[in-house]
Amino acid sequence: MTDRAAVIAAEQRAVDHAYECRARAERDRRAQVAAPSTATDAKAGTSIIPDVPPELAATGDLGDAALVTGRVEFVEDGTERSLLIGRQSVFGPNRDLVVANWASRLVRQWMVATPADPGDLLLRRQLRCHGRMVRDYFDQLSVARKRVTPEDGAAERVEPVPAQRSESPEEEIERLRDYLLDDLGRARDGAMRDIVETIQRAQYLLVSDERTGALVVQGGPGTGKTAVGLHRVYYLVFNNVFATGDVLVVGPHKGFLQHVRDVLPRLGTRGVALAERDRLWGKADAHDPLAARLVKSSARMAEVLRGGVADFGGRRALTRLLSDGEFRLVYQGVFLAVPQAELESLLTWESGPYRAQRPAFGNRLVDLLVEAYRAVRPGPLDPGLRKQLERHPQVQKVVNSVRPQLSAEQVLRALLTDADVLNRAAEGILDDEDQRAILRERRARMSDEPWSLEDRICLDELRFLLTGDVPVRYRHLVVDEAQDLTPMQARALARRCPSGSMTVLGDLAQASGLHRWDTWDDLAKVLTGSREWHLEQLSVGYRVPREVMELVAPLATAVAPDVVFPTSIRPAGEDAVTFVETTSEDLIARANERARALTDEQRSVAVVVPDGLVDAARDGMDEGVRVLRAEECKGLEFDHVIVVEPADVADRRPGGLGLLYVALTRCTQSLTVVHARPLPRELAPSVGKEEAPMPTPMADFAAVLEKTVAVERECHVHESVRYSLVAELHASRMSPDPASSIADLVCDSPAGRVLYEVLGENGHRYRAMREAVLRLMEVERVTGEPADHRAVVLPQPPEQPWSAEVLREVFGVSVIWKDGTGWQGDPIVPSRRSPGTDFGERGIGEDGSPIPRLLATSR
Ligand SMILES: Nc1ncnc2c1ncn2[C@@H]1O[C@H](COP(=O)(O)OP(=O)(O)OP(=O)(O)O)[C@@H](O)[C@H]1O
Repeated sequence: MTDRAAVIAAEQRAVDHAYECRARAERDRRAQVAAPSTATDAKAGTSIIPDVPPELAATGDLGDAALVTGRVEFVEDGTERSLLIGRQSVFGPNRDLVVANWASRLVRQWMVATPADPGDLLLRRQLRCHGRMVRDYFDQLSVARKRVTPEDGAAERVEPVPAQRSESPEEEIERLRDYLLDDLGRARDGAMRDIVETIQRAQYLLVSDERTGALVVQGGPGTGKTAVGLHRVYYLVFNNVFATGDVLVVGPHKGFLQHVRDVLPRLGTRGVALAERDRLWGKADAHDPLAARLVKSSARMAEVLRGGVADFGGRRALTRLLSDGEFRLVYQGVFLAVPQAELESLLTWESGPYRAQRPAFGNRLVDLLVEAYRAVRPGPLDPGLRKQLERHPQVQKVVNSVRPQLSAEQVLRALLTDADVLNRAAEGILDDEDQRAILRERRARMSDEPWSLEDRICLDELRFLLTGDVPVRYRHLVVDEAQDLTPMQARALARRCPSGSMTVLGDLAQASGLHRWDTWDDLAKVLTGSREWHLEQLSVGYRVPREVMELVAPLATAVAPDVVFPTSIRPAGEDAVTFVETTSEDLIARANERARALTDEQRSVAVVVPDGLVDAARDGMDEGVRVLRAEECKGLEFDHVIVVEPADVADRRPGGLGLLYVALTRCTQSLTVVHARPLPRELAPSVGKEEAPMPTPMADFAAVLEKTVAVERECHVHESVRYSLVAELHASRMSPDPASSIADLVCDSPAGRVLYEVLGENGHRYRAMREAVLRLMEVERVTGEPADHRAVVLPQPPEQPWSAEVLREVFGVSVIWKDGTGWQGDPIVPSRRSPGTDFGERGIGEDGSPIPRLLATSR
């Protein structure tokens, strides 16, 4: 027997023992309800520390899943111990722990141990079992052990010897690759599976993160965010942090919920609510145009709604009611009056639900009336006075006028169908165009008013404003694909989870929603009400082949330049990416041909089409081929994916590029792109195509630079900064050249030739500024035209106050930006005149302006 076979045989004996114990425990449980007691017997050679009380050990059906997923060896009281790890806790006849649940806090310490910081761990071994048969094993972590004999003659002790240096994540992946690939290579049948057997340390750390507040997990496609979110639910429930009924998991669409619905029950947790994001607020019975959706889903709408509630009644109602600036009534022959200004001061509404404002106003009005009454009739107060004043018809009338009973539908209907109401509520918040975008015809009856998805979310907000009530509250919320939440949805979710305890999963580069969050900070603040939250990243991609990831990298950068692009663990297969160019008439037929060629019994195939081709694709595809709109493939995965006409997907507004990135990253085996239109420029067109050899490395590099520059010019912020600088230079009588396909801007000035590198969103951060300096050097080299000055142009003032000076001192590069008062930053001062530039007698302004300025009045 080989060494390996001997190890497997030994592991098999331990696994057999575990199954026997589980069967025995099951028989005992049926026979009687075991009384709790403390386990102390160590004879079985396993740890005696129970991870859950034996009577609570799960016995649910394992299906075809293996009970045992690994084994650890560790040191306990100086002695070596061993324990199996698995999907359920199993106890032996002496109530000693035989299999520890992977999600127990006991196991956590071993799962997060590293060679450099092993704690008491000596070995962490993954076992690959098919049911109860051990097929293979892999030592994830093996620590040297040292034997120590104490001087006092006590028994010899074993100690783990920490490694000298920590393994980098890349090294760890390299080591694990083969073992993981076996699992990753299995066919995808549409249902997500748990990852208990192969969960990685970085993932386990997030799963077992028990810090309070929200955990935000950013990770590229296929990095395991969804898997982490669902395993975290199991972990938190298993460790009694929450009960199943406390948790809500929100996913992007129905197909996604179907994809993940088995994971939690298979892990052993039933009863966790799963919900489709857009259905949380009730079913929409209308669809708004894009312009209306953008306004209604923005955070500004919350203010408008509040203004809308306040507009009912309030000061205007008071003025209508009190024609001569005073509230008056006669009570028991006494004339009582309260000036309007005093009543108005009672109308401030700073916090709390509107509903509470009504009695509050009434009470304070009665206070004023009682005071006025006692000024005329001092002496002991009639105990019924307050009550009678409260019920007085005139008091009731004013209360009803300034704080009327309102329903959410009534307020929203008034705002959306009455231009005057909207105008008053939206003053200073929505401009005329925005107001026009959401105004619509009023239906004859309230019950006929159609409510779109965005309206439903507004109604949710209004109900909360009016009553302070929320339909259901959860103690923990898991939100997947969170980058697509609109601000109004985020507010509504925050109301459903007032504790702020959440698992927020997403990828800013996969954003395709109505609203774009530049940073997780912005979204987390809304979701948690600015309470505690933590951002963590996952950077290893488990789904998408490396070749596909290389193809889509420029897309990710175009959508979210700052997020970490994942490293794919899958090697590039030879045929991982195929381009099929055809005519627009033949798109579906060619996609169908390809689907037919790829379909086999094992592997799943999906065809992803832009909205405009859905009907044609559903009609034209063979039966059984899954056709999805790009939006519907979020969060899903298939073995082979065929994306039809990517340029159409990319053209969708808003978020087309993000959506295309999603569509292209769904496959585990191969991606086919079928297109008639030219590919979007962010897709590296060289992949899969013959290309003429480039003459020199510099020419190759020039092409790379051109591509990067083209991507940057898709960014509106970048272009608005660039053109505003062009305009300013023209105003200063320069003739800047913005036409280069490599340099952002070149301008011959009296100070010499200035080369500008413009930055887009988030370009005010030091990291981006520093990269811009490198780009300037590259551009200068590639264009072969030396510059006298180099300047980095930011979209806003530098985030770190020191950064501009550092760039000037260290790299000799000026940093400039525009704020409300004009251009700021380093002045470009004269140096040597650039050759061939003749500015005659005209000099440049030395007024400290960052824009070189010609002093002559005309050129
Ligand atoms: N440690 C792991 N071992 C084995 N498979 C894994 C592991 N982590 C993730 N996977 C697999 O990788 C695939 C992608 O995981 P998941 O859907 O959770 O990623 P994601 O980050 O949510 O992707 P997306 O952003 O594209 O929705 C799944 O099939 C999952 O089972």
